[in-house]
Amino acid sequence: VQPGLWGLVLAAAGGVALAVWSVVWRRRRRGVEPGDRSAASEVLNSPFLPGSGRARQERRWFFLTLQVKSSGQQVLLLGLEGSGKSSLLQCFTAGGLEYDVSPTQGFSAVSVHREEVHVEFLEIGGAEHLRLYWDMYLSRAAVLVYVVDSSDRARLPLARRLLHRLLRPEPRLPLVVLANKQDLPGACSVTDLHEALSLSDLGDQRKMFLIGTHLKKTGAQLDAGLQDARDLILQMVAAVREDQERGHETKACSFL
Ligand SMILES: Nc1nc2c(ncn2[C@@H]2O[C@H](COP(=O)(O)OP(=O)(O)OP(=O)(O)O)[C@@H](O)[C@H]2O)c(=O)[nH]1
Ligand SMILES: [Mg+2]
Repeated sequence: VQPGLWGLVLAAAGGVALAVWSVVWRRRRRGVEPGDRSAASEVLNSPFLPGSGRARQERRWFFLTLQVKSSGQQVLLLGLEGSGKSSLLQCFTAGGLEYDVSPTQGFSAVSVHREEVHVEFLEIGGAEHLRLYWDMYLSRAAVLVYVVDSSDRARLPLARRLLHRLLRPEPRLPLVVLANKQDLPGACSVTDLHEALSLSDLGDQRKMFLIGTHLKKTGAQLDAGLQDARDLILQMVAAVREDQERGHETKACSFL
């Protein structure tokens, strides 16, 4: 796939604290419209997010505004911090790792247009204080991409627990598990990771794929494994969309 076929909008990255803070206060004074994604982005990337009381409520509300007006099909990227979500997003959209990523402080969103499909990749940071927001986006997601650092064996049980808890209320949500960092010494093989994450216990109604990936800093060309992963995700999104359209048609027919 030529990178030229991809349109992308990088909608969130970092944020200069003081500037963001002043924007937050300006918006607080004038009020923020539901669905104002730029506001949510600015706030969530602010390192000034306090963790309790009213401020926490407001933070939750800002997260919620993100849900209201998002268009296209959403692919949710989750996984523990440092597993490689932002790096993968960069590779999927820019075709390679062109710049260093820093830990995601809130969320980061990238829109991809390909042929008729408009897909929005949404990563929520994996740090502990951000994990409580993960499930807020599940019902909106067409596909969940769960990224695991295969070399971080000590935290595989935690990655498994979080994944299982997350998917309990979503028995049909399609899942792609990316066993990332396969290049690192001591990385868990894809087969062992299947076992360690108890993927066979995640329900037989679910479309599920497990793919080994590793990211290289060199070259603008997307690695074949990553290309396969990206194409698979887009195909799954297209399939979900077709199902939804068929569902709408069936509903429309039943009214006739
Ligand atoms: N060796 C190796 N390093 C990787 C790979 N993928 C990502 N990394 C590195 O892992 C580190 C963390 O990557 P991120 O993409 O920031 O991880 P993240 O999941 O987005 O982390 P949070 O935003 O904190 O949730 C970075 O230094 C990446 O360069 C990989 O396949 N192999
Ligand atoms: Mg990140």
